[in-house]
Amino acid sequence: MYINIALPKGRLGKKSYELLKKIGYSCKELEEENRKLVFTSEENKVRYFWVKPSDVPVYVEKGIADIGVAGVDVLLESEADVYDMLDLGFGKCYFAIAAPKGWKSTNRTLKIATKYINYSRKHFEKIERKVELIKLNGSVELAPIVGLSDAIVDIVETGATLKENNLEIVEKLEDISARVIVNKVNYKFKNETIEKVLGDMKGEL
Ligand SMILES: Nc1ncnc2c1ncn2[C@@H]1O[C@H](COP(=O)(O)OP(=O)(O)OP(=O)(O)O)[C@@H](O)[C@H]1O
Ligand SMILES: O=P(O)(O)OC[C@H]1O[C@H](OP(=O)(O)OP(=O)(O)O)[C@H](O)[C@@H]1O
Repeated sequence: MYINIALPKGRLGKKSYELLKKIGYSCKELEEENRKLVFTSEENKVRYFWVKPSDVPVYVEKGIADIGVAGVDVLLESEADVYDMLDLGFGKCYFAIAAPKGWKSTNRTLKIATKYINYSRKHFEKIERKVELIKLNGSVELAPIVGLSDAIVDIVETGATLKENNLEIVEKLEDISARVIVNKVNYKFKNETIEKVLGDMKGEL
């Protein structure tokens, strides 16, 4: 029986694959530089999907992938109905509200630019703060600099991007790291195989 694994392109993909390779799920064709998106190893009974990080929860929730790797930011934003089974301990960063240095909050409706609309909406509803959310897809720090927004909700790792753009953290929010997520139905039907992968990954952390 094959195990289907959705790996995120970008920061987390390579590290995730190296871990899986260590526990016996190597896949030669995935290691070659190419534009392919599906990689199969007959020998190790594994199929990898090379996925945009924000799409990993979709492939796992719909059961196309048994297992996936996604950051907590992506899980919180996607609200995917999956099992969050293992913290991989890398990809560490955190959500924060940030604004231009010296910015002072006011009672008027704040304009908040972010990639993470669902996450941000839930946060401000929780603290009963009225905001206007502006969806961006990247380089979010630009928004308050050019007057598109008052502040942002974005990921912070080292703080370098904020610092270089004269922004500062107003409030630190959830911690983020890479997580192994599992399809709820497939977890039942492929329990032994999935549990072995999770156990072996955990053993390597
Ligand atoms: N400095 C960082 N910036 C963004 N993501 C980070 C950072 N550090 C760790 N991560 C983690 O890496 C994951 C993937 O980030 P990456 O930059 O590779 O893709 P992305 O551009 O955010 O994905 P997408 O193209 O789907 O928007 C993030 O979801 C987050 O969990
Ligand atoms: O605290 P730092 O170490 O500066 O890292 C945080 C920055 O890294 C990410 O940007 P990325 O380079 O992924 O580009 P993006 O803004 O298009 O997502 C994130 O969106 C922040 O901008």
